[in-house]
Amino acid sequence: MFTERIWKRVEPIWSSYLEHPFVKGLGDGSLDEEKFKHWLKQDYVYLIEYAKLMAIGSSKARDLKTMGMFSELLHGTLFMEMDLHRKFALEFGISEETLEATDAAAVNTAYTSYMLNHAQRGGPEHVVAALLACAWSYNYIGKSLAEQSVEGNRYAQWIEMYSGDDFTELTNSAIELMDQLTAGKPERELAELEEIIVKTSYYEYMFWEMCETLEEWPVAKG
Ligand SMILES: Cc1ncc(C[n+]2csc(CCO)c2C)c(N)n1
Repeated sequence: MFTERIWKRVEPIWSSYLEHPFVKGLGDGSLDEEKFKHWLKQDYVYLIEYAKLMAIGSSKARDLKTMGMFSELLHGTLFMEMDLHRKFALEFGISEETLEATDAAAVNTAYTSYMLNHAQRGGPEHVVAALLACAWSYNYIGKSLAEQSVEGNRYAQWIEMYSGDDFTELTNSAIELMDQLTAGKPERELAELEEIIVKTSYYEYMFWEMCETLEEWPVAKG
């Protein structure tokens, strides 16, 4: 199956996330609050663009079942995942308006533009390829951090959310959809989809790095 081949390709990239200081800090609770707040705000506007990706997927679906799967992923993002961000924001004294008005940083803009470009140019399989690494790699990180859970970790809810059953189910439906949409496709097309999944995996690393370094744009704010 296509995703088995993908797993072999991305596993070394994703395991490097577990060594990243931001992810390690989430795992043991030592992550600096400012860095987490940077992630929270940047990720909120990332998810708004990501949700559009699934709306595009729904419009490109060739049957009702696929349309429904995109719609479930869209709903999960807007009302499950983004609820976690809204809850954390409340705890950290950030209003919903501030969250939504966040100016996307350079890496964030590059990442969402890359995904939306492939989604718009390709078919539903390109849309799933663009969103797969995001959903699957967070579930992978969540599960790994949950195994080494630390008492009193202030980011415990983060780990619970991304390792939990609801997210695991959403991730599995994205994996299943990828396999359904690639069944019988020629190697040339599979290689193209693989490239999108590898590039988005690199972008995921860059997103962690952006949060660790509090990076926005490489010029002073005017
Ligand atoms: C940069 C970045 N990458 C991945 C995710 C995780 N994620 C995005 S959508 C989705 C599934 C449906 O909500 C998951 C798990 C994130 N939050 N931010």
